Amino acid sequence: MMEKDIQEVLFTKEVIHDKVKELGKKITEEYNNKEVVVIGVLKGANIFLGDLVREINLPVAIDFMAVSSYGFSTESSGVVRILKDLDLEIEDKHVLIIEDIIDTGLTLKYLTENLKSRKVASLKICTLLDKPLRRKCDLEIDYIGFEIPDEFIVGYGIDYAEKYRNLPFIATLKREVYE
Ligand SMILES: O=P(O)(O)OC[C@H]1O[C@H](OP(=O)(O)OP(=O)(O)O)[C@H](O)[C@@H]1O
Ligand code: HPA
Ligand SMILES: [Mg+2]
Repeated sequence: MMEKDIQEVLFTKEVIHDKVKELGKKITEEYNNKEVVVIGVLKGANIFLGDLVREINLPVAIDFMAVSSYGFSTESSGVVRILKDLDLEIEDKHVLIIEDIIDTGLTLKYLTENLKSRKVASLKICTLLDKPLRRKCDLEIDYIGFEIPDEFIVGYGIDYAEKYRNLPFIATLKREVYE
């Protein structure tokens, strides 16, 4: 069905699972029993966050922000819009942002500045995928699952025009699908 649109599988379900476990262990160790507010960036990070929090053995509160800059395109519009803000107060909290992918970095640049102004105790970033070749701004990322080349990818929460989020693997799309 959707498989016919796939160019190449970059990370299988099993490989993703192992990486999520490894990240969860590292986060658990480094936060050393501190309480953490985990903030998922909707919609893409939803699936990664769901799997990751089950590998984090800390007192965790979960909240979401919805922002969107890609819409129905493969290029960032550069304009980040907040579609949903946090429900929780995060002043004096240890905040960990969870992203599926960091590409130009514009989404997270905007979000980190926005969240820092709320006087958090600490702010860290965890992303499953990092596409450093496309970065348009400076960003310090604390936890990275995989580095990927400059290709448009889908699956495991990540969409093209709202499709493919439910693929259990991460893959590149055939060019004819988006060109
Ligand atoms: O580093 P950047 O170039 O800013 O790109 C990364 C962001 O783009 C995607 O979200 P998108 O805007 O497509 O919204 P979605 O999560 O609802 O798909 C992705 O989930 C990241 O949040
Ligand atoms: O490679 C990508 N695929 C889907 N959405 C994205 N948003 C930023 N980069 C990507
Ligand atoms: Mg998207």
